[in-house]
Amino acid sequence: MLLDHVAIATPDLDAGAAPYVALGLKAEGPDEEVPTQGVRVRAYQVGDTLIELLMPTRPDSPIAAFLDKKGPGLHHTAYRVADLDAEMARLGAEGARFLQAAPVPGRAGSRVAFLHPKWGQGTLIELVEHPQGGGHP
Ligand SMILES: CC[C@@H](C(=O)O)C(=O)SCCNC(=O)CCNC(=O)[C@H](O)C(C)(C)COP(=O)(O)OP(=O)(O)OC[C@H]1O[C@@H](n2cnc3c(N)ncnc32)[C@H](O)[C@@H]1OP(=O)(O)O
Ligand SMILES: [Co+2]
Repeated sequence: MLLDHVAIATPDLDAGAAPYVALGLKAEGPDEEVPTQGVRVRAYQVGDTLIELLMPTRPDSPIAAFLDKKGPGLHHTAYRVADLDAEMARLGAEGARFLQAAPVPGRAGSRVAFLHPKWGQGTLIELVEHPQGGGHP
């Protein structure tokens, strides 16, 4: 399994990006909006993984709620799987606490599902399946 991305919540993509720009990273293409999650995303490739900056696009976005409670910072880690349906069935049978009954749309044509932070021992965990098993790099 690969670490697909590390996601950071920010109220402003340019402000959130400042440390990564200073480190010399270049954004992967244009910002992308994911309406089903109420976020706008800017991604930076670091080795085989991405840093994803998430800015809320509406007040009921999970990122807006997170920023209200905790402020800007690390929001979740995401792990790439080949077959998300199979992985959800496998983990569900072991009692894992998914936040969705079935995969939902993610960035760049991916399908994603989240595991509750209580199940993640204090960390929100996402599973990602890319189209045709592809994705970065
Ligand atoms: C860009 C698209 C896509 C991609 O392709 O990668 C994305 O990544 S979209 C990212 C945004 N979407 C989501 O996060 C969807 C899943 N999240 C949720 O359903 C909710 O955010 C949540 C995790 C259920 C939390 O919702 P909330 O209303 O805050 O619920 P609670 O108040 O009941 O929180 C429970 C408990 O969990 C703690 N918490 C909340 N968020 C996090 C977090 N990101 N990391 C760690 N812990 C978190 C929260 O503080 C509560 O703890 P206690 O107070 O101790 O109970
Ligand atoms: Co994510």
